[in-house]
Amino acid sequence: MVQLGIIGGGVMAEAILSRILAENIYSGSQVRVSEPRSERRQELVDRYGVEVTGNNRDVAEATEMVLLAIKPQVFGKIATELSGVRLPLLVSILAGVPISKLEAGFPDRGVIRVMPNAPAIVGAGMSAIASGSHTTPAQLEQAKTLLSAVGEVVEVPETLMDAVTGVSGSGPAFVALTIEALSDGGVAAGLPRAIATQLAVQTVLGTAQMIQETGLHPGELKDRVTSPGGTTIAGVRQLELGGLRSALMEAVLAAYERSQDLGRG
Ligand SMILES: NC(=O)C1=CN([C@@H]2O[C@H](COP(=O)(O)OP(=O)(O)OC[C@H]3O[C@@H](n4cnc5c(N)ncnc54)[C@H](OP(=O)(O)O)[C@@H]3O)[C@@H](O)[C@H]2O)C=CC1
Ligand SMILES: O=C(O)[C@@H]1CCC=N1
Repeated sequence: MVQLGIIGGGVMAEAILSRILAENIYSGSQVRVSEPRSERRQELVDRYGVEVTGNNRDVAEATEMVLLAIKPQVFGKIATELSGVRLPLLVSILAGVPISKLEAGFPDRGVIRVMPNAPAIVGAGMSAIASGSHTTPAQLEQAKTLLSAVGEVVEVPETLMDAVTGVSGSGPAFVALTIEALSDGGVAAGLPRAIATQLAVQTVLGTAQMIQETGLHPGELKDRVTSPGGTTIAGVRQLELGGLRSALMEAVLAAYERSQDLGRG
């Protein structure tokens, strides 16, 4: 019997799907994915043994939950296509689209808005979750269990969801650019690319782990690394000249504002 339905078999749907199967939250035969492209449907069958369909209404037969993983821009089309369908529980990962719009599309249904992120694919994701007005505590727990399979989960008021999108939703791209730039710097200084990337990746991973495990303030960690008159403070000076911190803050704010725009669209 199909328990989980997924509408849209793209990048983020696959990230979540791969983990929930790996964690045995559902088996392939309990999941049905709707996806317009037949080659993509076949890929999902070959990789995960899930059921697939080209008809979004087939997914509504799922008994526990339907995960909405299409682009925010096609939400209106999907809501029209599914009008009158009684979904068990709608969990939306759409950037920007507010609960009010989801509930208008699926009246009287349990609705949960989530902002996951790309590292979900390796079980190191960060998801923020907000409940709709008809969601039961059991449905919220059900969604949290699913998302716990892909990483950490935090519950936030819906008003903070666009800000969450700016930090953790879009953040993996900002961090990936940072890693690429660190590696480029290493190559500029004479390192082979593979070694430069290995150093950059492990440095970002180790620094994040250190802050997470020790609870150290990031500024305090920076102070510990900067020896007086040493190498690090010379680099920090360049970062301040280049406006790194301001650039990152503006990137988060731009993503936050874009998320707000998508919700209005
Ligand atoms: N990527 C990320 O890191 C994150 C994404 N999100 C959110 O996840 C959602 C999906 O993003 P992402 O996975 O990146 O995008 P993708 O484009 O990879 O996935 C969207 C999928 O929806 C399919 N699709 C298009 N039209 C329809 C339709 N009418 N019915 C059913 N399926 C359809 C697309 O099919 P086709 O094969 O034709 O393109 C595609 O497979 C977005 O709303 C985004 O805001 C949230 C957090 C992080
Ligand atoms: O770029 C986007 O719109 C989506 C939402 C968060 C990450 N990717």
